[in-house]
Amino acid sequence: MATRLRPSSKRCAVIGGSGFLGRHLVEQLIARGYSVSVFDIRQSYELPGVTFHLGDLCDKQALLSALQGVSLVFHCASPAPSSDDRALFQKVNMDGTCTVLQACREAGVQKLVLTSSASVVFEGRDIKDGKEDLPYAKKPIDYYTETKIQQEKLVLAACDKEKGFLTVAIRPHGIFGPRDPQLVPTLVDAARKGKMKFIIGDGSNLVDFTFVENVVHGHILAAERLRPESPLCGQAYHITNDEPVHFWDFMSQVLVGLGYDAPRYHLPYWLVYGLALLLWLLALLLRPILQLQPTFTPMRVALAGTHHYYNCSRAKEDMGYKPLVGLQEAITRTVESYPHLRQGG
Ligand SMILES: NC(=O)C1=CN([C@@H]2O[C@H](COP(=O)(O)OP(=O)(O)OC[C@H]3O[C@@H](n4cnc5c(N)ncnc54)[C@H](O)[C@@H]3O)[C@@H](O)[C@H]2O)C=CC1
Ligand SMILES: CC(C)CCC[C@@H](C)[C@H]1CC[C@H]2C3=C(CC[C@]12C)[C@@]1(C)CCC(=O)C[C@@H]1CC3
Repeated sequence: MATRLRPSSKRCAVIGGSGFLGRHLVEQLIARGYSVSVFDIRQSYELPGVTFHLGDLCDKQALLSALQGVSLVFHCASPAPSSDDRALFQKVNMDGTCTVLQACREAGVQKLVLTSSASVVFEGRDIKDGKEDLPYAKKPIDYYTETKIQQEKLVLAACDKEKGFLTVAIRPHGIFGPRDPQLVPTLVDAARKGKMKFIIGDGSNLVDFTFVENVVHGHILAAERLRPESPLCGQAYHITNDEPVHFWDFMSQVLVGLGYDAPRYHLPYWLVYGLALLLWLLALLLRPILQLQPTFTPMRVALAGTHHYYNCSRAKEDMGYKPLVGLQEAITRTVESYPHLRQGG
């Protein structure tokens, strides 16, 4: 029979630790004296104190060997939202999360912190100062959101004080910062193709963008405050910068900071949304013969043209959360971290 190592409270695993958020989380955990096992399908860096375990989170045996002696697990792996691959999202975010839960229980893990998303309540309509008690989206806009909802439900329902297995979900929104492979690169790619001349809607919509270091801070606070007697057990928490910003001001600041023109001309929201929907359908029909990846997906257009900002007072009250880096400093540091994406660079 395989022997089970005694879990140590400073030994943790980060599933998805090779990704954008995962790597920032790993770096901060190491700085705080944790020893870290990264479990991911790829290895993207090396760091003293970090052990890499390559594998798919749908494979329980592979997970079990990475979780030996681990008391705390962060689950921040997901296929990229832009992949639009329903089967993959279901396999990784839903079936894979069931496997993660099973492996955690079998390995004697005591705490699981899931990276969920504030989008689990977003249906493409305005959300202003949304609290955690908003219902899950009944008609999620994309497969990513659909499976993030199921994933969060699974993880929160697994919280079991009697069995000594505690879970909590962090719901960040619009994570950005150095090394982000999504927001800034997509924006710059669109600008280089001449697609960032237009503002979708009247430009007055307020949105949360959250600096990656604040998201990491929220995760570590949640892990450290998650105890049987704490209110965190089985709960979800919004983690934001607590400074909603006009979506198009944020985009313009990043673009101008990198030497591109800010968008200037307005287009009606419903026109662009309708076109994005048509394009998405066309891409779906042509998929067997042609791989189309439209820049303006219905989800992106909805995010760009509606209010969606969230209240994070539950995290402030229950875990003492406060953003560590303000929005302006965060934008400056992010822009400076992408010299290769500058205009002409
Ligand atoms: N980027 C954002 O704005 C937001 C992200 N989130 C959530 O944060 C988490 C991290 O996102 P990012 O760091 O932005 O994404 P990312 O794509 O940079 O990182 C995800 C990591 O998961 C790994 N992964 C994917 N499938 C896997 C599998 N089957 N087995 C093992 N590892 C696998 C990838 O290799 C990658 O390293 C995700 O759960 C995402 O849903 C939530 C809100 C906003
Ligand atoms: C082409 C432009 C209209 C938009 C370019 C920027 C976008 C790529 C990003 C703006 C808001 C971002 C966002 C996400 C991904 C990148 C953006 C669409 C998420 C969907 C990532 C995963 C989540 O859980 C929610 C995020 C909301 C904001």
